[in-house]
Amino acid sequence: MASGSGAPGGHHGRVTSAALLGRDQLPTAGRLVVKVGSSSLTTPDGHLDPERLRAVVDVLAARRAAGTQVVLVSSGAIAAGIGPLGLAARPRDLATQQAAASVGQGLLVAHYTRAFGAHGLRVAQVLLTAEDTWRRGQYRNAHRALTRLLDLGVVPIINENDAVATDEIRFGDNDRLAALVSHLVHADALALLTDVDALYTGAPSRPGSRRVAEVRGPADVAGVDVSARGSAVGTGGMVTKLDSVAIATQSGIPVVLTSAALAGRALAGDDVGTWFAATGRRSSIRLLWLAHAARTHGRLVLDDGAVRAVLERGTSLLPAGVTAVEGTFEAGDPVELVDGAGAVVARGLVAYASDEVPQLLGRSTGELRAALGAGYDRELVHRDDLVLVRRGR
Ligand SMILES: Nc1ncnc2c1ncn2[C@@H]1O[C@H](COP(=O)(O)OP(=O)(O)O)[C@@H](O)[C@H]1O
Ligand SMILES: N[C@@H](CCC(=O)OP(=O)(O)O)C(=O)O
Repeated sequence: MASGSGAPGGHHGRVTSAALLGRDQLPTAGRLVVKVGSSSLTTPDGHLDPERLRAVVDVLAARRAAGTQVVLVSSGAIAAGIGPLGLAARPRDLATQQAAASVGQGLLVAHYTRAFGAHGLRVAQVLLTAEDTWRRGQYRNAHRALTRLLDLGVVPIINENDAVATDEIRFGDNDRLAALVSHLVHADALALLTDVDALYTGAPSRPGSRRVAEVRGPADVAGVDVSARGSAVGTGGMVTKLDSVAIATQSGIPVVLTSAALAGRALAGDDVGTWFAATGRRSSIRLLWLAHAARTHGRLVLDDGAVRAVLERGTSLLPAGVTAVEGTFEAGDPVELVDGAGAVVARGLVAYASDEVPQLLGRSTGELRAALGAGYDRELVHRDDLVLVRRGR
């Protein structure tokens, strides 16, 4: 049996997302995703710190012993690769980051294997790209593998597959990946562990910044300043954490954000860190990704009638309403839909490659069918593949 500490592999006492968990119910969560950032796993000079890693593992093992299934999303591969490669600091270019991550990932997981093993727990390494969390075929595979691992009592340890993720498609940070993973495994809650104990009203080092204890919706963070850059070893700072929070909370998953040092208290439901209440119900992961995480590959310029149809009537975008196309993309890629002044109206997955689009522009579906054949009369962006950025009146 894979589970060694007597902690159940089954999903006992699971709180369904319909119950919309509150902070004090966090101890009853049946399935948690915990994301730990590089800044919580490193020494001041940016190298992996096995002591800090062990401290996080001790907290998670205690939760497992109490019957909670845990999925760990861990950064730190690049940090773990710096020393063995003889690099002075975290590399800036993509190729060296990928090399450092490839060297470091095995070492990182070796540390986790030892630390969880001391608690009788087995771990699995799962490397994902962003696409694995939302493209239907890959999503199903990842979902099946992860739920089987959890049923077997294993702690899956997820990181981005840095070696194959190119600049266009990679997250770089693991914050948004963790939110998509939470959706993928139907987690009851997500914990984001970083080097600050909470979200603050402004840069934590700035005098007068105050801890935000609870966020019930987007209005509660409207005045919060997250512009200060993150730690030297982390990626994305608070900006990508708030993106992650938006993805999770809008799909019914609450988030607690705190430091690794306060992880035990936060998971016990104490009033530490920042609690982000769930605001929505489980929804399409593809659309969440499109709205919050996707890097777009091009733009379609809409005429006024198409802007109104998309915004006010929620229709698909037809080639007849498009006046110009910019960028290079494949069919299925995310693009921006912009109005004549260049303001973004929506994001969508485009049904044609960029080199096919110019011949379609401004022409009705009837004309296109007659001129180019059946198949060319379909929508440019189907309404199921669209999220609005600017709301209709
Ligand atoms: N309003 C804010 N509240 C808290 N932290 C903030 C805020 N604005 C920026 N930050 C910075 O975000 C950093 C955490 O992000 P990051 O370094 O990317 O961590 P990680 O490696 O855990 O992902 C903190 O060190 C903090 O300085
Ligand atoms: N995936 C890479 C980069 C992840 C990263 O730095 O993210 P984070 O520390 O969560 O902002 C790694 O494991 O080093």
